[in-house]
Amino acid sequence: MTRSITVRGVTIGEGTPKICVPMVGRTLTEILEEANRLKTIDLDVVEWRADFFEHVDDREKVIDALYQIRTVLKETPLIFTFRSAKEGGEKEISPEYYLQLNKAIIETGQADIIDIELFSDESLVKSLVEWAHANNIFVIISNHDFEKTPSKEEIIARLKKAQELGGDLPKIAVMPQSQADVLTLLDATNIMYTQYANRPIITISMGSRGVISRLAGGAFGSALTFGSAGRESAPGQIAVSELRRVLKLLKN
Ligand SMILES: O=C1C[C@@](O)(C(=O)O)C[C@@H](O)[C@@H]1O
Repeated sequence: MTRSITVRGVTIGEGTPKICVPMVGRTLTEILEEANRLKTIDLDVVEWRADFFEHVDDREKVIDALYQIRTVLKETPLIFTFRSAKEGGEKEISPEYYLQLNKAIIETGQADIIDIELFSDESLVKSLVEWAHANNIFVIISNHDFEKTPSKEEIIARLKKAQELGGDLPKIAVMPQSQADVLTLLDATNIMYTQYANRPIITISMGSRGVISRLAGGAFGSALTFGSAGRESAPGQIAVSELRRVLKLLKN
């Protein structure tokens, strides 16, 4: 049973959790500046949050930007994410365009991983997973709740569903309303990791209450943590340099 995936030499799911930094620029100039800055930072993976891009509605402009990002980032593993407004993103697009855009991104081969939302239409998720795998691209199947933390059973059920649908990296990010909610997320992570997962998983408890999950989630089975290098893409993200220091101390 392999629990790890290797992307451009970075093995996710083995050793210390990997650090991912999102790019959230609105204009191409801002995005390329960010990409250049990220090259100087001690990170493992970059996520392009394309929903922040002002021209995300124009597929050709997105593809053009992606090629330029890849040129700057060279061999750094890159996740392409269009996060919908209903899951905490910047914009809403039609399911047709979501499918088209992700398919086109897969075909470029410039992103290593795409993030697909679990609560999209199931046939859409399946067809994107199939398409990505046919093109040797990994898939994160993600779910976000910016309001609350679902029950432990529900968190596990969503992660299992993401795994069943063929996601290489099942992921969930939820908002705690109490410290007990943070424990719920960590407990669900540990149960999923030890009992059901046959691949790396990513779990996050957001906001200031959940920061401990970004630092110590690896001890419970989360393989990747999101840090910021300037502007956050979600509440609770902390600076990469501090994140790295703590991950080294925790050795999880
Ligand atoms: O899903 C996630 C996780 C995240 O929401 C976080 O809480 O760090 C940040 C997003 O950019 C990313 O797509």
